[in-house]
Amino acid sequence: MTETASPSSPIPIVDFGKFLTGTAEERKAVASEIDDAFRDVGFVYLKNHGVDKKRVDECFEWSSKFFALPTATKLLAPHPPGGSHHRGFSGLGLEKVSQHVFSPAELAALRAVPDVKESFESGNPTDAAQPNIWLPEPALPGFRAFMESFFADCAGLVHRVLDALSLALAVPAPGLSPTHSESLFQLRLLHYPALPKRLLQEERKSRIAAHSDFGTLTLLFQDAVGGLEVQDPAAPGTFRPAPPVEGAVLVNVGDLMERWSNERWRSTVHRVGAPPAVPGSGEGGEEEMCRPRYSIPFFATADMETVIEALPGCWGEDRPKKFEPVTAWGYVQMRMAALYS
Ligand SMILES: O=C(O)CCC(=O)C(=O)O
Ligand SMILES: [Fe+2]
Repeated sequence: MTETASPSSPIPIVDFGKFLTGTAEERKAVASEIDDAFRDVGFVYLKNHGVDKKRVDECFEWSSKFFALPTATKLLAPHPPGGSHHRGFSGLGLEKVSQHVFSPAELAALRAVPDVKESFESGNPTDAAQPNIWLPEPALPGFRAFMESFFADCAGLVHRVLDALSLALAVPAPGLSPTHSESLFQLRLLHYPALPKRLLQEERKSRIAAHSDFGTLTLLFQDAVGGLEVQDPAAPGTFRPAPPVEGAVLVNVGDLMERWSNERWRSTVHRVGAPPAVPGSGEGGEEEMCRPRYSIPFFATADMETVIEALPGCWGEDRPKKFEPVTAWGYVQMRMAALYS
């Protein structure tokens, strides 16, 4: 039987170690488990994924050090206005993710329920289109060097997951990895501060509103707090918990990959709401607070010029191509423009 994170979670847990170091047969089996998970829910937990636990823990430590800095210091690395240069620090309530909503009136209405989060984004140091925006080194010595090296760890994992997907679809060698050769990825540190649970439950505030990711794949490391929920593909509008699984990374399909796979794989809507109750809290008449939450998503997308057109194994006589070809960059730009308005 497939292992899942909890009885109410449909997301399988897969041992990626068997892909990284296993026999040809084991590699094939893992690839097919990921393929199944992406077809069913668009999410999979990978354990033994090869990114050292110590490095992940260290990234969370840097994240909490960064967000603990005074706002004025964090603003020394400000996210530029607009959605085309996605780097640096965004303060509370600045970004509001949207689910295919583009008109200014619709975006304004969405902002009425603010996301209570702050973020710091960095990308590939070699990405000239979106240069990184760092704090001056003395403000947090070592932060930049660590983030640059952790970026490389995560990028490596993305390429191995692409290898597994290539095997699942029988994409001829060298597979999908070269379509992401520039690693135009985005490492995001997220901090959701403590807030009264009531505000989340009454939907006057959100942590991150329901959305799908834009790119090809997302890796997500989360702390022990919980609150992430994934829409049940069999019951739209119903969200199921995607709790943290010790040592595992959550991997999900983004919109671009859904399109590329001719909808074989799902880009599933997810959100972050109130974490599950901690026994013993919220008693004695005091306002129940949600604990602060930290998470580290890593967003992958294909090289700008990669043409996104139904992948091998995803179309045929009984499954016609559903979408026009589009370049990866053209598609992502369109989606990013709706983020900051
Ligand atoms: O914080 C989380 O767990 C989810 C973050 C997320 O979905 C995103 O940043 O796209
Ligand atoms: Fe997301």
